Amino acid sequence: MSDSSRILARVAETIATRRDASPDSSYVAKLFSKGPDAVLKKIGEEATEVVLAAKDGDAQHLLYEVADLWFHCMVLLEQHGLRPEQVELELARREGLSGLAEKAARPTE
Ligand SMILES: N=c1c2ncn([C@@H]3O[C@H](COP(=O)(O)OP(=O)(O)OP(=O)(O)O)[C@@H](O)[C@H]3O)c2ncn1[C@@H]1O[C@H](COP(=O)(O)O)[C@@H](O)[C@H]1O
Repeated sequence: MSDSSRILARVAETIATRRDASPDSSYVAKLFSKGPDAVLKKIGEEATEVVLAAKDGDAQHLLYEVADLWFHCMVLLEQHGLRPEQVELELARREGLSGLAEKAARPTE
């Protein structure tokens, strides 16, 4: 089995280095060459595929589609100069804070 430690950080580094590669040799470069909306379109497609995989009940298929979605979200982060570690920090900030309590503490609109 390949080393999965810090995999999000390592894939993000690869995405950053591939960004300006030739679209003929790199999926990441090909996606960036299509412009910013292409990444958003892929995220919409991949999110739909996650929903369909969850409905079909095949756990392996669901894992596969979630990996596709996470990967494309990391391409989006790179597009905006952000890193998966920053998402991890946000999750860490929320750790232990009940979503129900957080919602109740929001200022009323
Ligand atoms: N993790 C991934 C990864 N996950 C999914 N994909 C690609 O995402 C695409 C999604 O598949 P779909 O069937 O939804 O779409 P498609 O029809 O193939 O593609 P579109 O033309 O619709 O965009 C496929 O081409 C997958 O191969 C990925 N491509 C690259 N990576 C990582 O990015 C690195 C750099 O890849 P390259 O830029 O290709 O060198 C790789 O070493 C990997 O670590």
